[in-house]
Amino acid sequence: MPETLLEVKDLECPRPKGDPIFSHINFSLREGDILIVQGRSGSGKSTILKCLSHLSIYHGEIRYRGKTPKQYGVPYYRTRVLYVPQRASLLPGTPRDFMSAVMSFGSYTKNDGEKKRKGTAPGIAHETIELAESWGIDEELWDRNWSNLSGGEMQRIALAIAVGMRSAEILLLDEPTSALDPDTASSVEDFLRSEIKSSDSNLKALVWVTHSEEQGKRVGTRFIHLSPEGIQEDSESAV
Ligand SMILES: Nc1ncnc2c1ncn2[C@@H]1O[C@H](COP(=O)(O)OP(=O)(O)OP(=O)(O)O)[C@@H](O)[C@H]1O
Repeated sequence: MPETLLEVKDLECPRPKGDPIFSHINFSLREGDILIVQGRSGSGKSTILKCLSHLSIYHGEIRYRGKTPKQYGVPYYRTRVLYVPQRASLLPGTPRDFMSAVMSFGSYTKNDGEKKRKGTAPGIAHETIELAESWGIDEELWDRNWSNLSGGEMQRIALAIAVGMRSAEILLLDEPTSALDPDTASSVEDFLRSEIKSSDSNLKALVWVTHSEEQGKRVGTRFIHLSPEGIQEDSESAV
């Protein structure tokens, strides 16, 4: 039986005024799961990822390997259950600055992943640059400001950083290929699926928001449909 990584009990995300965005969310995430999150625009798909990474206020309980984010310490928890936003355009500086800053944080360096790597430049591993290159990202883009990158370049670099940190067991992916051409999207999908299956990888499960029914069917192992009343788990993709 695959190990349970994340347990979510009675999760509710309040709005400042009015009804909650969603409530009564219960599910477990196990090793090997690629959980596809579907739902109408505005149903709260991005918000649920932010709750799972402890970035949005929520009621209810989230446990990762039996402990709450606060028991781990939220910064450390976020390196293990890592949110990859749809857009990184609001970040200051360059991707290289960002990666160097992240890797200098105590919450990151206490992960084992850091000890295994060899950097080619301060705070950035060659394998991370190579991974991005395999998705068509020239190394010079790591030194360009985030605000001057295209949506697709941002997505690939943000994903390469998330994977390259090698700290996360769970990635929370918010439409990670929405700005990519079909060939590059397929290459990203193949890579992530093989990482989940590989015993050498730290990565054990994905929560993946997508509007694409085809993509959901290609990559998903489980499917949930989100609405204000809660979630419904389906046996297959049903956008
Ligand atoms: N900080 C906030 N304060 C108040 N309401 C918010 C906030 N962030 C999001 N919302 C609202 O919560 C709802 C869910 O937003 P969310 O971005 O999670 O939806 P989504 O399902 O990801 O949408 P889409 O498919 O369009 O990306 C929306 O009605 C949105 O306007």
